Amino acid sequence: MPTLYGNTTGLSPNATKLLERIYRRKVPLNVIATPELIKALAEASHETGRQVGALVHRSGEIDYVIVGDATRLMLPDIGRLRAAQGRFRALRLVHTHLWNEELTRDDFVDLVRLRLDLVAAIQLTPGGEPRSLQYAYNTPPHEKIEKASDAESIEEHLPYATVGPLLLGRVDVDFGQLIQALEDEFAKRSRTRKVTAKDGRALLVHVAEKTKHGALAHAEESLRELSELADTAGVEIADTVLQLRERIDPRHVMGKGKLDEVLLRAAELDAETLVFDRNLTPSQASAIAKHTDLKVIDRTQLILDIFAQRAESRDGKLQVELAQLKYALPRLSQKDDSLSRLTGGIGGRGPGETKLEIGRRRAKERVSFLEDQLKRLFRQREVRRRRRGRLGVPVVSIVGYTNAGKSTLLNTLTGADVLAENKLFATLDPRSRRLRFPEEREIVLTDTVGFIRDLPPDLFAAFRATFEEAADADLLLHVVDASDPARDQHIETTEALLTELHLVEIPRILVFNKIDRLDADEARWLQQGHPDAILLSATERETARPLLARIAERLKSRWEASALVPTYTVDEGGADDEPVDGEAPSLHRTAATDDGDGESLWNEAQDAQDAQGESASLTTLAELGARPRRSVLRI
Ligand SMILES: Nc1nc2c(ncn2[C@@H]2O[C@H](COP(=O)(O)OP(=O)(O)OP(=O)(O)O)[C@@H](O)[C@H]2O)c(=O)[nH]1
Ligand SMILES: [Mg+2]
Repeated sequence: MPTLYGNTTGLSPNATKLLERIYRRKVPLNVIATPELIKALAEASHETGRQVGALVHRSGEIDYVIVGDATRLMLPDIGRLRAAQGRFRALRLVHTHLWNEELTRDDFVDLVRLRLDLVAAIQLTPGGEPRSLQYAYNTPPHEKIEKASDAESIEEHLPYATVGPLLLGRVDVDFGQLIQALEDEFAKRSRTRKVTAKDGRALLVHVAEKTKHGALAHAEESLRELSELADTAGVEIADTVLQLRERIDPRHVMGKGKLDEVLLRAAELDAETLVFDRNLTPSQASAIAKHTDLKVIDRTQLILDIFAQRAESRDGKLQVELAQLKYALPRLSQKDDSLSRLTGGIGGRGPGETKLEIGRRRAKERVSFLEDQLKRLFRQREVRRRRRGRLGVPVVSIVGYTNAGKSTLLNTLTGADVLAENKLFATLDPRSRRLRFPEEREIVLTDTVGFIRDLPPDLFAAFRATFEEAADADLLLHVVDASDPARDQHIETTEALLTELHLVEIPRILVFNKIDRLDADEARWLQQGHPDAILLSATERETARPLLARIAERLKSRWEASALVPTYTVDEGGADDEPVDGEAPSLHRTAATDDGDGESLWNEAQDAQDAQGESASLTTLAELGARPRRSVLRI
């Protein structure tokens, strides 16, 4: 018995017989459909009052006969394996339209999503006779990609071409030749296409509720940040899509209709990935992947991916793997072949890559192993910090939103060459440098990981660890990119995270950076609004003088307190995860006398720095504690 697919309930025996007989038809490659097949589909449609379709294989066989309702046909799951690059599915859909309708959007979506060879609709007369035929086929993506942020542009270029409706006697296309020419064209395009990202291009999607005040401005700002994140992760951005709707759809986030548009747009631009500017539940991600046959990534995954690419220290790598596993675990339980599309991040990079495929039980074991390891490392660091004592060299930590210019400031102040670049999360394994002030006073200046809004909770745990050092800081420099339109939100986010990290109690100086990008009036306004803040340009050394003076002022009593301890020795045991240069280091310190002179501060600080010579090599804060010092102050 041949199987009938779709809406087969309540079919009369006669209808069933007519439908089953359709399987007997054979269709040669040079036509879309034979008159016999068209007639058989029309008869069955008339008998059932439903749309009837056949998926015809290029071999000539009918692979599936499908029954719909009066207005649409739901195709069976014909296997979601993507056709090979540049090739179609080798199946064409020929189906009836009862009321003379032309091809619908559902038809186009099926064509594109399933990469069918072609979709044809047969318009029937009221008496059930076949009258005309209209068909559509996939066309290769446009070469030129234009960036459009408004959703309106979506329908400008369609990823398919439509012919007809033509009266039945007038259809004279050679199907075999048409499909051959199209496949050649697709193959040619994919060969010449520049391959940049492993996952090809991505569409960035932002969906938000209309009702929220300022939703549009927020959406645009958020998409801008997402584009920067995507860029940092090495994702090639094909386009951005923004939709404001009454309510977030619990299943697909956006409406099905909009999702269909997005899928057509993705086909048009040859994008294979959707990056959502929000965090998706495992079932949302899986429903969207299933509906679109595209790889689906959310904001968390994007950030995780960046972290996976950038973490260098052992601790950092363990943290990222843990966060990746915790993210993947609830998704591993989804019994769905779209799973591979949901885990593994961009191209499945990162330390967790192979481990993400190991299944739930192993993943859980790995999570507890990683947690143990991290706890051990944490205890080691804690011991080390305690040994270092409260009265060592004062520590000043630079904190702030990602890309604010923290590393640039560290470099400028200390002459270090920490990587600073126009990418989010350029710094993941923060570095520390010593900075000398007049009167043999000095500080340890530490860089930190940048903050970002809506940090995924599991990543926050990873973050927390990188801020353990900052927890011991005597002073925080909160660096803000003054030229960023979202500057106020960045300050807010940073302050909220400082609270969560229990760092708000530490005295801090607000530093507005990149003032070279502001005009004089803007700078004056900014200073008026924040009288205690320091405005500077981390790229211009001279502008940092007032900051140095302020640091010296704030640390004065702290230096004096440590100076009361005439000789202070740090004795560090070697930790197994850090290099130890043999002997235990000791740190001598001496009582200082009078106060510094603000004006000469900068030059003296620089001279002292230059005189240190060898200490110019980069060291992490942990290493500073564990290595013999060459920049030791002696009497
Ligand atoms: N115009 C201008 N650009 C700056 C200034 N300071 C930093 N930048 C640029 O801002 C970008 C980010 O600087 P980074 O120092 O990497 O920023 P960060 O805060 O360390 O960033 P993450 O480590 O990613 O959190 C780089 O392209 C810098 O060159 C400045 O004063 N003026
Ligand atoms: Mg940095």
